[in-house]
Amino acid sequence: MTIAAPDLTMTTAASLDARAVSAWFSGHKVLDRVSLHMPAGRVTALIGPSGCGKSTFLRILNRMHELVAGAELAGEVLLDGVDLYDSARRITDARRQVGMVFQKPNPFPAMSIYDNVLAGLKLTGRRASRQTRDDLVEECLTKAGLWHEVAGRLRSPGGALSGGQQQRLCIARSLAVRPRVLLMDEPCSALDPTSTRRIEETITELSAEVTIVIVTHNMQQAQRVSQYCAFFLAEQGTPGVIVEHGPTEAMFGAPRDRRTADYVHGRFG
Ligand SMILES: Nc1ncnc2c1ncn2[C@@H]1O[C@H](COP(=O)(O)OP(=O)(O)OP(=O)(O)O)[C@@H](O)[C@H]1O
Repeated sequence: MTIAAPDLTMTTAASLDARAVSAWFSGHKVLDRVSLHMPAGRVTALIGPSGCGKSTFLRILNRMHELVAGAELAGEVLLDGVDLYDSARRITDARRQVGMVFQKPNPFPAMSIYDNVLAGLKLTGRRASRQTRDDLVEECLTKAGLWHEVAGRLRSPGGALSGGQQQRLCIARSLAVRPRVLLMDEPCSALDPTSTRRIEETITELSAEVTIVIVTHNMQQAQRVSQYCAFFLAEQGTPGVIVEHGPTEAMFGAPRDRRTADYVHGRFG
């Protein structure tokens, strides 16, 4: 099997900086000059009502927005100070460094658990020994909090796992390419409370080595998992902006803007 050789030197969490990011779909502006610093090795939660541009912003952070027909963007995204959109940087490199986990778990259902973890590595086409692959699979499943549940059945299909296990398998798959940032778009919205707790524990454990940016509609979850928070809002047909951002404790305990207070206390959205 030809497979990418993982670089086993540990990568370090990187900061992300969005600078005056605007976005359009078919000429319709949905984000207006959004700037946000997402510190390395921390969890930043993006909150706000439906349709205010959180997912669009997240997709801009790993260059997925540009794949949508009719989508445009302006502004800059810096990964540890280096332009993610620099023409010299390959899009696959940007995606390797900034991984993504989606709302609905999307493992390859017929592929084994083992091969699912390694699926992303095939991108670079280098070879790795069997031992290296085994070690990487164990390491990533352990970090994703799934190893003990699947160690005895690594050859079973990924689709045979429960929804929560599938989501942790997707996290393990993302980790195998050693991302420096992990983006999570409502990763628990399709999961039951117990699975949600497991994913939240995983997020907390991972955050020291990979920067995490998570979109969530669950205010308790934002408070449990994040150290920083940004509140997005698109008022009356205007494009989405960040109304307020800062340490999560302050955003929930002493918001400066009345609209933030109304939202975090469940008065709208
Ligand atoms: N592929 C697309 N084509 C056209 N418009 C889009 C597309 N994706 C998103 N939009 C529009 O962009 C705006 C922002 O959508 P986005 O999904 O980023 O918001 P969101 O805050 O993540 O919403 P939610 O919380 O419901 O997921 C919305 O008005 C949406 O209709």
